[in-house]
Amino acid sequence: MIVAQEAVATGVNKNGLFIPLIDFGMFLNGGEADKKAVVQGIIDGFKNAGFLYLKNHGIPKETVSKVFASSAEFFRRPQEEKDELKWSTPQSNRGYVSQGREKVSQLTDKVTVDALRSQNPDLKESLEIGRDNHPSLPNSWPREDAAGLAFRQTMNAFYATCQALHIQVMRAIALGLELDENFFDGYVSAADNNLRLLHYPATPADVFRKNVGQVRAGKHSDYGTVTLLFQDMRGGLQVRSPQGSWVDATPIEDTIVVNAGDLLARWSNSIIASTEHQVVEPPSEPVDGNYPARYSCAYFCNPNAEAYIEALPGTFTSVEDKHFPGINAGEYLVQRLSNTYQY
Ligand SMILES: O=C(O)CCC(=O)C(=O)O
Ligand SMILES: [Fe+2]
Repeated sequence: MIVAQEAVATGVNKNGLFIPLIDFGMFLNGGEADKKAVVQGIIDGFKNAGFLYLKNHGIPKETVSKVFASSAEFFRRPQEEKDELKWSTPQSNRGYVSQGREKVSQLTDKVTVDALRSQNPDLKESLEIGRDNHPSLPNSWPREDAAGLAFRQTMNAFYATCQALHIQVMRAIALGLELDENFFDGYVSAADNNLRLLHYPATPADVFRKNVGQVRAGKHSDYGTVTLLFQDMRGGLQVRSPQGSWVDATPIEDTIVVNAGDLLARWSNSIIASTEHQVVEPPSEPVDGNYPARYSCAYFCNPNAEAYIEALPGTFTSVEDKHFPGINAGEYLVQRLSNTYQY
C-alpha cells in the first residue's frame, strides 16, 4: 500500500499550543497540491503558535553535524582567545558574547534590563556571525590556525545554506499571505542575517534550585523575519502557549525549529505571531547532580537593512487598521540589540 505523504503532522500539541511538523520537501520538490498543503500548514502554524518544525528541509544531516562539531570545538578554545573576539556594537552584532553579557528580554527599558542581568545571568556563551562580505562590518574569526581557518569556511558555507532556506521559507509565507511567491525575494536578498552559535555549559542541577528564576536563556521573542533554530537533543527550549503557560518544544531529530520574529509580525500586521520562548533547566534527569552541556545554532533572518517594513498589501483595508507605523529594518534591529546587550 502506498501511504500518501503528509504535509502537516503534529510536532507539539499541549495547552492550546499546536506546533506543526511540516514536510518542507513537499514545498521544495512537490507538485502544486503538495505545495499548497505545505503553505497552508506553515501559515496556520505561524498564525497560531508562531513556531513550526521543518523536516526534509534540504540541509543535509552531515552539514548540521559538522557545524555543531565546529561550534563545540570553538567554545573549547581558551577563554582569553574567545575574549579577543569580543562583541562590540549593536550595529555590527558580531563577535563573542561571554556568559552574563546579554539579557534578552521583552523589556525595552535598559535600566531594568541591566538590573535583571546582574541578578541571574543566562548560563550561556555565544558567537555572533554576520555576512562575511559586508563592506564595513568585519566578522570576528578565531585565530588563523588550521582549526580556525576550517571553522571560518564551515560557518560561511552554513551561512549561505541557511540564507537559501530563508528565501524558500519567505516564498511559502508569501503564498500563505496571498502575495506573489517572489514578493519577499528582493527584501531578503542582502543576507543581513546573523548566525548565532550557542553553548549552554554543563552545570550543576542545583544552580536552578539555588537561584530563583535561573534559566539558560531568558524569555524573549526574536527580532527579524524568521529564525532557523538547530538544537541538539538535550531539550530545555520552551514556547509560550496562548494560555500563557510554558510548553516544551521537544527536540525532533533532523528538524529545524522555525519561529517568526517581531519584524515579520509587524510586516504581516499581526497576522503572524512572534511568540515568546526561553531555554530552561533540561527535562532529563541530571547525571551525578549535573546537566550536560547543550548546543544550538540560531540563524536569525532579517529583511535587508535598508528595507522599509510596513503592513503588507492585503493585511489591512484602511490606514486605521495598521497596527504599527512603518520602520526601517536595520534601525529597528539596532534599537532592539542596543537594549539587550551591555557594551
Ligand atoms: O538555544 C535555543 O534553543 C534558543 C535560543 C534562542 O531563542 C535565541 O538565541 O534567540
Ligand atoms: Fe530566540
